[in-house]
Amino acid sequence: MEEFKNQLIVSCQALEDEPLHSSYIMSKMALAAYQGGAKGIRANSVEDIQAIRQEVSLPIIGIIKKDYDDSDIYITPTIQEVDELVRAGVDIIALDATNRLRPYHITLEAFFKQIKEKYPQQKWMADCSTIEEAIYADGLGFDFIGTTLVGYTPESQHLKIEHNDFEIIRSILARVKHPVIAEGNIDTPQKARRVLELGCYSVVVGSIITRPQIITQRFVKEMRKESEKNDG
Ligand SMILES: CC(=O)N[C@H](C=O)[C@@H](O)[C@H](O)[C@H](O)COP(=O)(O)O
Repeated sequence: MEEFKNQLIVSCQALEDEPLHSSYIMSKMALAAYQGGAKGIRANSVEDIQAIRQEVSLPIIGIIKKDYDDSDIYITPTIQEVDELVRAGVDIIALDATNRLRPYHITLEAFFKQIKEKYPQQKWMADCSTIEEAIYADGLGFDFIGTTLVGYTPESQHLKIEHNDFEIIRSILARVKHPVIAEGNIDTPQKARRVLELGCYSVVVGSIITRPQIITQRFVKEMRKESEKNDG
């Protein structure tokens, strides 16, 4: 996995309710990322992963987002999604590593033991939302610790990744032994560079590269401040 070190990984994802939902479009997003110099792709679903493989030969962090009735966990929640990703052949499988119960009331510890025993060669990334979760996932033996879910769980709702010069990332880096991948709201080149400087292994950037509706929204929001000023 040395290929990832200090490099940009672009997340190419569009869910069913998004305008770019299409494996073909995601494969072209991946090609664009490759042409721009990205050294890895993060992708959701077997269909997208297969389409992306046709376009680029970059390493892939694979996930399957799926909702279950009895759990708030939706990033690679059960063994079924892990089986599918292993069959699809991704370099790293990322999964929710928050302290919430998984579907069928399985704990992270039990789940991780199960998947590691079943697939001892596979590399795993922990999508965490707090420092405590990162430390826990590190102890369980995840290969990469990610900040993917910072701000997206009840425990982390108040946290912003860049707050106080990436305090949460600095705390995680000081406490874990596995490489840390900065992911989630890293939305400028300067932030991506800063987290590398702090010691992150690599950076996953998504929406600000691959979700045009979000990019548009940011322009509109900023410009609205000016029109409101003039109106006021
Ligand atoms: C919270 C969640 O479900 N995050 C997802 C995880 O795979 C993706 O929707 C994000 O785009 C990805 O993590 C990259 O983050 P950002 O788009 O902020 O650069």
